Amino acid sequence: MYVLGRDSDSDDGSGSDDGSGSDGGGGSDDGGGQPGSNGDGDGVRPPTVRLGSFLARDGGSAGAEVGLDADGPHAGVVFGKRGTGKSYTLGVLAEGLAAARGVAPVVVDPMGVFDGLRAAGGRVVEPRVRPAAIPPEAWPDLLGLDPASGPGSLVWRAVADALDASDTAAAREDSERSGDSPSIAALRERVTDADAPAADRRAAANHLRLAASWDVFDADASPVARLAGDGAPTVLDLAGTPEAAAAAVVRAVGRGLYDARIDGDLGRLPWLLVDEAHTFFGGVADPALRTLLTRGRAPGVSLVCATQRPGALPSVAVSQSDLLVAHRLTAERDLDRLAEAEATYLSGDLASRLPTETGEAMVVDDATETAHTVRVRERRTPHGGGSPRASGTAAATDGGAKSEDPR
Ligand SMILES: Nc1ncnc2c1ncn2[C@@H]1O[C@H](COP(=O)(O)OP(=O)(O)OP(=O)(O)O)[C@@H](O)[C@H]1O
Repeated sequence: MYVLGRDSDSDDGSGSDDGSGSDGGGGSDDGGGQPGSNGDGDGVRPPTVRLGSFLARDGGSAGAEVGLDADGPHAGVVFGKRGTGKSYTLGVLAEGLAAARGVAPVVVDPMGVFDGLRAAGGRVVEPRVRPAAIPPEAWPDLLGLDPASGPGSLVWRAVADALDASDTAAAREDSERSGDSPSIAALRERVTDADAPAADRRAAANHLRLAASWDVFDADASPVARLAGDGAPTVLDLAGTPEAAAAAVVRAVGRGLYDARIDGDLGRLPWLLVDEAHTFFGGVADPALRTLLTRGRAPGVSLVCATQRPGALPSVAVSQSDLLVAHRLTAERDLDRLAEAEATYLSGDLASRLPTETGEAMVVDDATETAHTVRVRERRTPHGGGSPRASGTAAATDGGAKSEDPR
């Protein structure tokens, strides 16, 4: 097996381009059953996620198997137009990571398409995070308030004061309460009792009431590290969750996984897989995602961002990624973002090199500084995505009246 993201002097790398005529001989399957995860010469193979197979240059035949290194942390992007297989590919990664030792996939699922991962031992949760996970200065933006406005600054101050108070309480009791978080109700009380104009207090309280209605904040929520504690895939079901609330969850989870690794509270290497990632950059989740992109690998946190709008991602998402998976793209702005990677490894007209079939992708591997065309393997667990087709409905298959034009 050819292993993306792993230096060619590691055990599995065949080093071939496009896989034609190469089999590499690694043969590992998603890392399942491979003991250990260090690959440092103790005789065990490092965990590998099977991604698919090379698409040979003749366009039809399948080449050697291709995997992704799961022994070390990575940053990756998965690009593609709607319906080209991005979520499916993310699911393939999650399945593989679920079977690999020493890692834990956490999937951000804004469209509710990953619940099939239950069949891989996964759990689907409606995430709850502590209000304290969002720093005071981010609250006005989270609530749609101008930080310079009366209500915006009031909320900012209320959160800062509440965090100070809980820090003081924790210090006084010298207990394990440093994770204490104010509840949204407590924050509302603070703004209601504040020494501020009545209109500002009312507006701030109303916005906090709205945040409470999102049902994502809970002062007693479990520490984020628990999501990745046992290695089973965790799917954060954000379908139907308002964008701001989903962003708060992504910020809290992204930062929480990072901090847990820094603090030594998480033994496994977490992988945060973010679908529809363009919706999380530029807002409340942005700083946490950028931290993972630029500094996540040092403590061992991986981030993979999938999007149909690469042009809406910041350049740093591409420049910091060591793995780029590109399904079909056509919009110029999106191809431009891809061209930032092209400068290093690819030559010629990028658009013409992108595969056209669903499930096929061009993969740019930073570790070996090569680009390959790959057919992503089929999922073992059900995939919930795909555009609904009228022809696939019961009404179309039961010989119903609409099979012919009645006129
Ligand atoms: N590697 C693959 N092997 C087999 N079928 C695939 C593969 N990739 C995608 N498909 C099929 O294509 C459909 C669309 O894929 P997917 O839902 O991943 O698209 P998407 O790019 O995420 O689209 P959207 O942007 O609408 O979410 C899937 O439901 C599946 O049937």
